[in-house]
Amino acid sequence: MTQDNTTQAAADAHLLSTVDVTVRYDHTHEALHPTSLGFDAGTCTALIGPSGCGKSTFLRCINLMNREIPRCDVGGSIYYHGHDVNTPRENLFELRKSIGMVFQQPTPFRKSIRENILFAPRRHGRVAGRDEADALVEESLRQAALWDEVKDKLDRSALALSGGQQQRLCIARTLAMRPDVVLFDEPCSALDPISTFAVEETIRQIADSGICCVIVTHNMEQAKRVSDRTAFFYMGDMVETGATRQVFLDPQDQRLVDYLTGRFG
Ligand SMILES: Nc1ncnc2c1ncn2[C@@H]1O[C@H](COP(=O)(O)OP(=O)(O)OP(=O)(O)O)[C@@H](O)[C@H]1O
Repeated sequence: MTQDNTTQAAADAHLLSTVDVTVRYDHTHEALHPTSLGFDAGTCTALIGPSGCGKSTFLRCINLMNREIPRCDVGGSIYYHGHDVNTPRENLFELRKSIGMVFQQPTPFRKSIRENILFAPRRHGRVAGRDEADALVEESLRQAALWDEVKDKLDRSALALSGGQQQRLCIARTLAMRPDVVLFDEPCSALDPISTFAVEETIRQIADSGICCVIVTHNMEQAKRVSDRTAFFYMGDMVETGATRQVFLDPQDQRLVDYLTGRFG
């Protein structure tokens, strides 16, 4: 299978989709060639490919983060709930309430565990009183599979947690905004195998709860474990996409075959 032949009509069929999205850095270097992909609620899509192929560049299009990079141009359309958000009118503050992002390095605030969770919801006026705040803290930490480990130390510093726990706290913090899309940019690359396993389980549960997850990963086994769909990028092209099982068991494009068999990467 090659690039999705996504039209405006098909774009409307997905919670989120990109149609011919391109990215140019420094107004010249096209790091991402026209890319069309659709993403649905309750699924996890893995973006794979060798270093520098454009995975993170593509991921950052979805929540318009590339806009913050000077001299970076994003072309094409990014449909979210049926309307194109790749326009200068789009309100980034509003968009990022519902499209959350988790980064490679855990980035907890220098605050208590509780305050990490409540920071964004308070800023957006979403927590009224103490009971509501307590419920949101518990719900978010449970969703990120961290509640049992931290329930007795919610007022302690988040920085005292292990790296894996910090990453799950960052996931909980994202979930506290009740997003319908969560983007993960190599979320386990700074973690040991046990923490990686915990974060992978968490991502799978988040997708199963109905949220649309998109994950950039270098780890093929991780892509197989967490994702329903996979898209393979190579030198700025989205070369092949499909059900994860199909992509790994029956790759069509020779570049993907070479990547999966370790000929480059
Ligand atoms: N802020 C930037 N300014 C200029 N060029 C950039 C910038 N970010 C990425 N690039 C370039 O765009 C291309 C794609 O990079 P990107 O980080 O998206 O790839 P990637 O597949 O995520 O790589 P990796 O797996 O190593 O993180 C590379 O050539 C990279 O050097």
